Amino acid sequence: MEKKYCTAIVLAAGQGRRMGTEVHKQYLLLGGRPVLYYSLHTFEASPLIDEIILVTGEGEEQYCKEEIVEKYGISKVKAILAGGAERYHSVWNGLCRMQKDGYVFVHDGARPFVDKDMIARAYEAVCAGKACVVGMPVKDTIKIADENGFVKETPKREELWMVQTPQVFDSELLRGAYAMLMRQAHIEVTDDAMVVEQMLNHPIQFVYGSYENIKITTPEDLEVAEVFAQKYFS
Ligand SMILES: Nc1ccn([C@@H]2O[C@H](COP(=O)(O)OP(=O)(O)OP(=O)(O)O)[C@@H](O)[C@H]2O)c(=O)n1
Ligand SMILES: C[C@](O)(CO)[C@H](O)COP(=O)(O)O
Repeated sequence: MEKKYCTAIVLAAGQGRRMGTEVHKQYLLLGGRPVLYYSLHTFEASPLIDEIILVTGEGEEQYCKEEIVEKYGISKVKAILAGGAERYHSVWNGLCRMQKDGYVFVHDGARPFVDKDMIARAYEAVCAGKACVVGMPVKDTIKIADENGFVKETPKREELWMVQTPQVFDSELLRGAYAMLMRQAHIEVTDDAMVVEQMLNHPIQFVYGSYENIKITTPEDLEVAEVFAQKYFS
């Protein structure tokens, strides 16, 4: 089967409010390199990825170009552009900048430990069904709370997954779903799969990610990530 053109949209336009550092979390250093460096490096090294679009905060484009993309030789980055107020705005900006259709890997720049094997698993799944998300089965028991902070329900753990990125789609399918979303007045989505679920009801396959593919969200995540980063260079 002929290989499809693959674009990675790497998102780095967030404000990192839950991290609360002056420097946005995607630029904090891990093992001496910016958090954002790691996923860019992995997409660069993957033979499946043809092009990277980097979506940053407004005014951060030059910093990313000089201090990350050029400094570390990430040559597949073909565009660096500003994102928007919410994650879905940033994804939409990236989708509108794509040069060529094929498959699109949407990835959080705040998830440094995506690896080449999960990229390959996701590629295989998207070839088969046009839509997949990387994730892992939950390890804890998850409960649903009511509005008063009491336990309402305990869903079956075997059915629960923590959803990660990359989330990978046929690019025309994802752009179509996002175009529908952007026409709506009230939007509440936290990942790309939700857009495809809600707008198109298209089936989305789970693909195993890894328990190391964490999103750096709050300060203790950085401490854990520091340990993983040491392995990365060993
Ligand atoms: N308007 C936004 C919001 C988020 N992101 C990116 O989406 C990913 C996941 O978002 P999250 O962890 O929520 O990052 P922040 O929005 O930065 O964090 P917070 O919600 O704590 O402010 C991150 O790589 C972030 O940079 C983005 O590109 N544009
Ligand atoms: C896309 C995501 O990383 C999947 O877990 C997550 O939904 C991003 O959500 P956030 O609200 O931006 O942290």
